[in-house]
Amino acid sequence: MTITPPAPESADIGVIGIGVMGANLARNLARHGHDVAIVDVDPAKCTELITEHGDEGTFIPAADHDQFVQSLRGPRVAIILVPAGDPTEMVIDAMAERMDSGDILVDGGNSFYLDTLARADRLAPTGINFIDTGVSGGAEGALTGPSLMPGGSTEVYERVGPMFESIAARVDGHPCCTHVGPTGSGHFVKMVHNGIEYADMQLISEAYDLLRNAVGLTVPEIRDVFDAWRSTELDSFLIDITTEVLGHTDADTGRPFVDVVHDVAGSKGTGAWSVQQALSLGVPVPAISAATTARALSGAEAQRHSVQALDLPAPVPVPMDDRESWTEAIRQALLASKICAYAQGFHEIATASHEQEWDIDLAELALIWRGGCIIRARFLDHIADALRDEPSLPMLLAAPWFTEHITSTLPQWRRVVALAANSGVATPAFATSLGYLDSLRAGRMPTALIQAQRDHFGSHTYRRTDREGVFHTRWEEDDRPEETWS
Ligand SMILES: NC(=O)C1=CN([C@@H]2O[C@H](COP(=O)(O)OP(=O)(O)OC[C@H]3O[C@@H](n4cnc5c(N)ncnc54)[C@H](OP(=O)(O)O)[C@@H]3O)[C@@H](O)[C@H]2O)C=CC1
Ligand SMILES: O=C(CO)[C@H](O)[C@H](O)COP(=O)(O)O
Repeated sequence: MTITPPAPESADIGVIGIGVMGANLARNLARHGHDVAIVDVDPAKCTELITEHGDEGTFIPAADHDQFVQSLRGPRVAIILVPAGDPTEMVIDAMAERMDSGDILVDGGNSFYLDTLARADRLAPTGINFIDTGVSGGAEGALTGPSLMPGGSTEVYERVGPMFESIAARVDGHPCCTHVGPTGSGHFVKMVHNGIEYADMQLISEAYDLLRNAVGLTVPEIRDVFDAWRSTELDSFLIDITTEVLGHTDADTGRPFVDVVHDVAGSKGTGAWSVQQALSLGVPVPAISAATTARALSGAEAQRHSVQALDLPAPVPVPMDDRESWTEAIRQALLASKICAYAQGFHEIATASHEQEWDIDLAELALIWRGGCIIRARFLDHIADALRDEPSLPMLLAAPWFTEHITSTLPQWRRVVALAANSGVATPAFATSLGYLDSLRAGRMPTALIQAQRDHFGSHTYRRTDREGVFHTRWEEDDRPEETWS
């Protein structure tokens, strides 16, 4: 099918990039009665979409960016869903040449929020409203209802919000879409959403590894364990799909599918950005960091092979006298670690919101993550409740539901981390989450010693516990006199 030039000003909204997300989001918009212009570098993707799904609504294909922009009714609204980085940059440049003042250009991809801020500045003189919108839910979410995280001015949200809310997922009648804050905040929040996603996926993978290689369950038995966990506080999309993956047998080999998948994990950047931004903000996100590092470690194949070749002492397997009790212990460790990961993500967003003056409603964020997105989970209701009760809650773990669950799971959590160490199963996210809790609860951290070391080698100074001021000890002198620097 060749694309004939579309009628001018015939579409309500346009989608640029008809790949996994763009095709499904365009269908979702069309299913909700919006006339949707579509364009892709490969026009065949547009014709294919119409051949297969043209009966779902009105699609207006364009052969190029000129036709696409002309087909949009003014003031125009277009959503970019192409890979972050250069492709997004190229599309923005192409749209900036063709759109007019007052039009709205939405970047729905996983762009880095500092790029978004720079792009908004660049477009400001044109009068084109450039806004960012985190979109989560993968292919299925984009089609049946994603979680949408738009950033931008209130005036622009008033124009696009109703359309976005019409296609978003709904939980208890609440649309999984909210105006997050000014431009940049949408992509920041989506970045941290993905950081939490990395941590949750890593924690689930560690639970699977322990069940298999420490407890000794088979893959079908582990599938049944995950299936049972769906009716506990762990109930979530990621537990659902894990159950499905573990229940899948490879057609070619008859082996569990998980055993034929190469173990180098991919990543497109959002996890690493979450960690980098958290560190820049001075926010500890050890579970997100451990998860991102685990993916990098999986890709360090030469290093992995060289260590595998060493004749290292074997771990001492722990006798598995009571598999049921260990399985329950691992469930509790997973819940506790997951709570820590979410606490870290919310801490990062709260800090950025404060520093950038974004005024993000964290409770609302928890509500819009209950449906549509990859981290949708039953326990987000508890996060929303906690943040509604106390919007400036400094630490999620201090809210009653979370304190109660951390307290009740702690003994088994410690047992599981010890099991992992003794059986040689790597559980970096479980272990670092427990370390996070123990560091937070410690009345005094060993960082006092680090301060003393810093002062010793670099005169970096220290503060004292017993009086105000900034001090330095003259370590090179025998009697170590102390100076007061301020
Ligand atoms: N996949 C997912 O689960 C999710 C992805 N995202 C984000 O959404 C964005 C899109 O992802 P996804 O749909 O998976 O990516 P895909 O690669 O599946 O789709 C991108 C599409 O955009 C096309 N494209 C590239 N450059 C242009 C251009 N200049 N003009 C028009 N079309 C262009 C690509 O064509 P070609 O292939 O020929 O280059 C491709 O068809 C990314 O930023 C991604 O990070 C967000 C949430 C979930
Ligand atoms: O945004 C998403 C889900 O929310 C995308 O699926 C994202 O691409 C996943 O990240 P990565 O490819 O780095 O695992």
